[in-house]
Amino acid sequence: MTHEAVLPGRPNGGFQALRMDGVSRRFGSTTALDRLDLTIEGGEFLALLGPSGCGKSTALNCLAGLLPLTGGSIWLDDERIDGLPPEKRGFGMVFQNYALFPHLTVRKNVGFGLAIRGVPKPEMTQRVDEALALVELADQAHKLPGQLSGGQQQRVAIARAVVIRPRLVLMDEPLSNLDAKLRLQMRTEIRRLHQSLGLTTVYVTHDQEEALALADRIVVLRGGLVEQIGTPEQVYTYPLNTYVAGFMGYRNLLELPVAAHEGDEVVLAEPGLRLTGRAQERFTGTSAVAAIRPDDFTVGPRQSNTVRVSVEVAEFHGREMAVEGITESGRVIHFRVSDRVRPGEKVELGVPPDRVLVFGSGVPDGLT
Ligand SMILES: Nc1ncnc2c1ncn2[C@@H]1O[C@H](COP(=O)(O)OP(=O)(O)OP(=O)(O)O)[C@@H](O)[C@H]1O
Repeated sequence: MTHEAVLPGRPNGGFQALRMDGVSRRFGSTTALDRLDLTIEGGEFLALLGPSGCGKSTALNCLAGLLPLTGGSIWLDDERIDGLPPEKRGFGMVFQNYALFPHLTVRKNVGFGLAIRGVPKPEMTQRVDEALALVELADQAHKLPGQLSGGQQQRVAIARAVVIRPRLVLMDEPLSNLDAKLRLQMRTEIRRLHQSLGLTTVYVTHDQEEALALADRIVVLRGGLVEQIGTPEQVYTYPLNTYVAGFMGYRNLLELPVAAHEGDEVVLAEPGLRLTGRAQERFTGTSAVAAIRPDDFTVGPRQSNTVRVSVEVAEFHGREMAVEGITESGRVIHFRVSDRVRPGEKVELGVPPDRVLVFGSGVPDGLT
């Protein structure tokens, strides 16, 4: 695709901040969003991250005007917008299933938003041409969506969203129907367009890697509530609890007996395993949860930290092996090694104490 901004756009959406103020949405007895407070700065790329059912799409649909709120308000600087219909908000939307009109050509799909806004024909032709060039689909303009590949259809959807020069672009899992290679390619294109057009983007995903790669700030949601908001570095390095840690790739969430605890230093131990880590919160219990990323383990004992495992499964991942091992007490440990290891092999692992995050609370369901 071309890398230049050919659409004039409105840098930073032309606003300072979009604010969700105590936004709630209930469906019967289900609370999908519970008094969500969130500020999106003009020009920012914000990712809403969480598992299925955490309220991400509901939040996006409330912003878009596709779902009325059951509580709270939405503000674009000083203008209250939650009463406005979707077309009056000036937002572009890109959905997971593309939502293209199957009976309209690519050109008509892209021009649709301009036509309903009454943009004169010559200007419309020019803006559609620019948008199609931006996503490198000028030569496909006469085709119907059904004659395009998944990636091409998603590019039409993106062109259709940006052609109206939106104040905000809302994207709901736009890459999940694409194969792995195309997903990476389109991910880069989405970030590039965001930067070059000076867009403000809210992006919904359940994929932590996508959120980390794309966003300026990540909002981790759970059950309609915010668990943590921060830059990718903050959320990745300092998750606030085991739920966020589990989401950020701390695949080892080990609930272990506390052997010693002084200040923020905690020693957790059981047969075959001794871990010194840093308490991330105050706690007094006799057990605690150590959160460790597979890639923070090293082969060979390290300082006071040792984990002895027997290799169960080793997957080849190019430069590294992703390994699942088991301790003598039957605990599963996920780690990565650069050398080839085989099932049944005994391996001694170490991990730096500052990469062992210790939480007092339990391991959330479904995260181990
Ligand atoms: N139209 C609806 N009617 C009833 N309940 C709904 C409706 N839409 C969403 N919900 C419920 O609200 C909660 C949040 O749903 P939402 O679609 O926002 O989650 P999500 O995080 O986007 O999940 P997914 O990734 O699966 O789309 C869920 O419990 C869901 O079952």
